[in-house]
Amino acid sequence: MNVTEPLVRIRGLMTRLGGKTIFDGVDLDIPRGGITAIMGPSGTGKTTLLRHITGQLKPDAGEIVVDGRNVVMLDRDALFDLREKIGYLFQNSALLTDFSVFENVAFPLRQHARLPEELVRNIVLTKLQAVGLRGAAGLMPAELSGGMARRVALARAIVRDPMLLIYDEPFVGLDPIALNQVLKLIRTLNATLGLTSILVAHELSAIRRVADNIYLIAAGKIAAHGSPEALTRGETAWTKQFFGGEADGPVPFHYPARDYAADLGFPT
Ligand SMILES: Nc1ncnc2c1ncn2[C@@H]1O[C@H](COP(=O)(O)OP(=O)(O)OP(=O)(O)O)[C@@H](O)[C@H]1O
Repeated sequence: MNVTEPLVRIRGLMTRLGGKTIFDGVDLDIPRGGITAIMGPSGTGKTTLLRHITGQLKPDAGEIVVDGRNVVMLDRDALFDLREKIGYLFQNSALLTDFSVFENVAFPLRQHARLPEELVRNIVLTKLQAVGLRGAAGLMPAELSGGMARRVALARAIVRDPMLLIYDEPFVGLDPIALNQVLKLIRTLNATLGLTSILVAHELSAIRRVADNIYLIAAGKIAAHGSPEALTRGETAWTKQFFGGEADGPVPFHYPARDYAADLGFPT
């Protein structure tokens, strides 16, 4: 494996869903060891892109290479192998409500292998320690704050030492303290565990603090790509609207509508 190759390399991605073009020739690289943010207006295809990378959805055309494997060509077993090496963190944390914090983190370990209980315990406690919640191992999800739940979900996402960690909207609903803790953890875990991270999120200020590079996807294409600093200084209509927070731009404020006067019944 060539470690200078990006972990994920996408070329010529074309996707149509429900009669709509989602990707119209997307090229994208996720460098190894980095944190790459995927941003873009709602409905632009960020989650769809993640589904392509994990092989849950095949594109109409294009190449998706993850760790040297062309995902589009993989059979079921090979896809299963690949997914084993990917950790996920979703916005709702998705903890199992009837299981303790310990059992939630242990769940992926128990699901995939029969490991000695002492080993499970050591791995789970190490991961909980990494997110600062070893002391909360015996709590139930209902006893956790939103920020703690997100950190437990993070411990669970890394419990099987993934090569790639995918965060889908990890900042939603967090108060500023919890947000800072999660941001710090994303950075620390990425560095200490030698991970590669992909982060889909809308919170520009948070992304600026954590991402090494950003892809802005809009209208089926890569509208901009670069470091957070470069993109927030962006000069294109997309970067100005997206990073400058302007209400109108390439994404119009008004949903397409009939002529206003005609709609109100005035003679035209
Ligand atoms: N299985 C499907 N069939 C038809 N259309 C779909 C399907 N999955 C997604 N879409 C459409 O594809 C588009 C992209 O959806 P996606 O969820 O990837 O957007 P997103 O950028 O993640 O949006 P958000 O920021 O709102 O989460 C949307 O218009 C969605 O309605």
